[in-house]
Amino acid sequence: MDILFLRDFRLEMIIGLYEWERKAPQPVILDLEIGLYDHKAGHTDNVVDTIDYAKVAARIQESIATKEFQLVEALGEHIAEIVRGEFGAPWVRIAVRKQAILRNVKELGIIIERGSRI
Ligand SMILES: Nc1nc2c(c(=O)[nH]1)N=C([C@H](O)[C@@H](O)CO)CN2
Repeated sequence: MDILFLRDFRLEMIIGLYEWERKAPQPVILDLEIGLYDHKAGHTDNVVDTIDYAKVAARIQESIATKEFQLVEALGEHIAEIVRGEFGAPWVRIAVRKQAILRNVKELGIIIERGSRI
């Protein structure tokens, strides 16, 4: 299976459990891996035969503009639903990373996989 990826995709959003986290947007970094059904675009050289990763990035950005989350789990699920439901990816792996939130921890977050590798 071919896999598109977007690495270090930075968003600013309200996310977190604590009152201080809900007062202002904070950076969230995403790493996305998006499985493709086939490798047709490798032969046709045409973006209509694949998933346009620029459109995925724009859609995610747009979708979080009016949303708030408490948990990194919920943000990961939200993004998985967009990538699979709207772009038809059979499989997705998403890492959601928050930075400098806990003392002595550089990054924390979650990695989720949804769907099946084909
Ligand atoms: N499993 C999780 N645990 C915690 C989360 C989370 O999103 N998932 N979030 C927090 C706080 O918001 C954290 O970012 C600051 O400590 C705590 N635990």
